[in-house]
Amino acid sequence: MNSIKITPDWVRNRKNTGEKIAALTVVDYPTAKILDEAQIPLLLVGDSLGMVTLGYEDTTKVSLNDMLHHVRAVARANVKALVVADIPFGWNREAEKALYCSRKLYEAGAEAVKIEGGKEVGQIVKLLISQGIAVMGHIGLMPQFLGQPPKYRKYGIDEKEKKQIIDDALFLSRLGVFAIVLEALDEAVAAEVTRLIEVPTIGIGSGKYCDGQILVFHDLVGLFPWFRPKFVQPKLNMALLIKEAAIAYKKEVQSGL
Ligand SMILES: Nc1nc(=O)c2c([nH]1)NC[C@@H]1CN(c3ccc(C(=O)N[C@@H](CCC(=O)O)C(=O)O)cc3)CN21
Ligand SMILES: CC(C)C(=O)C(=O)O
Ligand SMILES: [Mg+2]
Repeated sequence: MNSIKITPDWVRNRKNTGEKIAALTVVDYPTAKILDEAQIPLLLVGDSLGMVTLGYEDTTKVSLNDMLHHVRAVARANVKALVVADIPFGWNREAEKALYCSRKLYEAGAEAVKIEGGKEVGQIVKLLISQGIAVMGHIGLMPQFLGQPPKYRKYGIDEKEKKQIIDDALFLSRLGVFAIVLEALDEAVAAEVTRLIEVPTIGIGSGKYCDGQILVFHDLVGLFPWFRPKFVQPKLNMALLIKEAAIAYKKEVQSGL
């Protein structure tokens, strides 16, 4: 499958193939290498790194420099996967700023950017695409815009919100995004969006009917037990494995071995 470099068009062309896209977030060089060996086709340097790597309470404290630092680390791994970077808070509501930010992310090694928002980011998405930037959409729960403290909930339950989500998805896909992340959507709404739009939907906490799924890497391996959305089923308990290794090491040192 991925002996060739993955491109935004490769991702876009998964639509209606029945071949689901398994995406993960990544923040560093070794993990990028390992996930690439596992043939994960899409790696997102997500602003969730602010929480799982930098210890902020939410994603709104993440700076462009934080993002660039991690994008560079991931880029050094020279992966076959498509490397997508989140446009961080503060850079995605003015077209010129978003373009500047996207160019910086590209210089650091990103091959596409992801932006939170629907119709309200239309002009920005248009500008980015016209300038040769590949854009991934992100609707439903948008952690950058939840307010303080963030209130995490399911989206699309009431009719008005459901309609807005479907409109936003159609709107973004017509603008030319190559995929759209659906975060914390009601499963039936995510299924309907997936049926209606012409680009792949990548779900997180949005049920099984999306064209792909994305998960925060730290959640997959149980490396961030302090904040865990209900939809996460960790495959490993890395936090415990690390603790056990450290305890074993300490015992070794103390016993003079
Ligand atoms: N470690 C981590 N994993 C993530 O998936 C993640 C982050 N951090 N930080 C930023 C956002 C926030 N995310 C979230 C958080 C909660 C839900 C969610 O649906 N939570 C509940 C519903 C509300 C509740 O009852 O608490 C759920 O059903 O899981 C979804 C996405 C996804 N992102
Ligand atoms: C959860 C994914 C979609 C994300 O935006 C992130 O990790 O920042
Ligand atoms: Mg994000």
